[in-house]
Amino acid sequence: MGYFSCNAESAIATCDPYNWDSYRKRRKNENRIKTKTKPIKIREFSYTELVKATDAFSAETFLGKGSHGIVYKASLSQGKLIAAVKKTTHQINFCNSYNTNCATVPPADNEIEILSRVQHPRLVNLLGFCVDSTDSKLLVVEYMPNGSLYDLLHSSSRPPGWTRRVRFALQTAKAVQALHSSNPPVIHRDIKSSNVLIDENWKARLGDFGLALRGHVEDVRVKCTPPAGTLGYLDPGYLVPGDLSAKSDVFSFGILLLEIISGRNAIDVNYSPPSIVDWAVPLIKRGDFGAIFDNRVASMPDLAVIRNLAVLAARCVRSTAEKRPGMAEVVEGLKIVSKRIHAPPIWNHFRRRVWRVEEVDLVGDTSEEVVNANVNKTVRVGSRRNSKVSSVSSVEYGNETIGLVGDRVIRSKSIGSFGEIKMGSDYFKRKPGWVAVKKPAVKLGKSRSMGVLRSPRLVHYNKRGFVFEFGTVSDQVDNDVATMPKLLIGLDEKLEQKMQEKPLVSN
Ligand SMILES: Nc1ncnc2c1ncn2[C@@H]1O[C@H](COP(=O)(O)OP(=O)(O)OP(=O)(O)O)[C@@H](O)[C@H]1O
Repeated sequence: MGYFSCNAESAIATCDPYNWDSYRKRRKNENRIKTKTKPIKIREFSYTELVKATDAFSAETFLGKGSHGIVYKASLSQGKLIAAVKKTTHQINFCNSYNTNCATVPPADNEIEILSRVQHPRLVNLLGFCVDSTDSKLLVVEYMPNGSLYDLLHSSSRPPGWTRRVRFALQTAKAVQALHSSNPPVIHRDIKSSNVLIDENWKARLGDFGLALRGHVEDVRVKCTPPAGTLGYLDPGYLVPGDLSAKSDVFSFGILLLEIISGRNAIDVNYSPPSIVDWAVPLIKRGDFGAIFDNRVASMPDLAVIRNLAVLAARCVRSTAEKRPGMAEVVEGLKIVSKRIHAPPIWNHFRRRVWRVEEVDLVGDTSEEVVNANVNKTVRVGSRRNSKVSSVSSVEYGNETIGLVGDRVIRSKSIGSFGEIKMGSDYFKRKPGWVAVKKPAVKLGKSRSMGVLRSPRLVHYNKRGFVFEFGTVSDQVDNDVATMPKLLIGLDEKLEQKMQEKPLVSN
């Protein structure tokens, strides 16, 4: 990045967050226009074409088996089109639109009916279908070469990092939102990690519409189709057909989000309790977010990311459907998290103030006091250009001034070891249990304003012995920036206290 190799002043100019944002948005829009595909024309394939394309449904082309059928890889149009062919083996009960008697409809017919009307870049779209000699239909859908999210989370030797996980969650949420906002709406009814497939660009796509229902909740078809879904993801309030609403998908999405966060299965007997909701929600209510985060990923995201993801997931799995957020709100919440996780490191801390205010909406249940604390907080720091680290002596938190800047904060000039940063002892007196721990050097860059710094990480051991990292001074070195983590840690400490006083999630 430009700012690593230039001096601090010019670094500010190049990395202006607003320009950075608009630049990114412009690039994104340009790419979107470039990659915007025409609507897919659904084709009817002949059975012989599919037999040839799948080597007569050979073991070599076998992709996987689900509860309703088998999936094969097909090479069509002289190898120009790689697709997945789904052969269904089971029937599903659906209600007929014209009378209230339930009829068995093959999931393929249901998928064709829905996917021929709904197309979206975040869905595994329908390319065509085929009717075999027994009059059953085979589905031809977009091929997803990178497996399923389930495989990535549970069977991969290198589970995805937080940036990728948040991206997958947001992409899936957008897919569900697109379904819910189509007219008439589509309720997927089977959102789960094995139905989230990863495309060639490593983007998540929602697939498997075998159980999906298209129609308004008052429509006969929706109202009388028996409940269905996958155990562990199924909304506990969806017991009779009339209970179905888009909020049932929100529940399943919440389970998926907990699975993404924790890396554990929706139902797992190795945990107590085995249900992911019963296990995670009490921990989230206690503010023990770290206990549910997948510890196979080496570095933890920052506290706000952890908290927002966990609270959002907990809100989605509330037992009362009306209290769950809509998918549009979930998408917005994940966008905030995604922005934060994607921002260039230096801006994470500048943007934090803005985001904190945005987060309030996301958290929803946060008490008014915490909201005020967020809004009222002010930072008094010298200008980046003029002030030296040592000249910044205090920061304000509401009416209160907290934490003196460390006795010695070292500004790096070149690669090397700078010993340890000592934080003002006053600060540490504020809460017993806070300790400074030496961590290995963190390499930031070679420029004047960045460098290699050996710093203490600030960690907090909670009652269960979990080490929660609240910030690291080594994230930034320059004058005013170096004071920020301390301020933020102070805020997080206060927020954590507040959250423990008043649980964020209540059913
Ligand atoms: N479009 C696709 N591209 C590549 N692989 C696919 C595609 N669709 C499905 N698969 C693979 O085939 C397997 C079976 O998929 P399918 O959707 O039939 O079942 P499932 O989602 O695993 O389980 P269930 O039927 O219980 O929902 C999946 O595990 C997936 O890896």
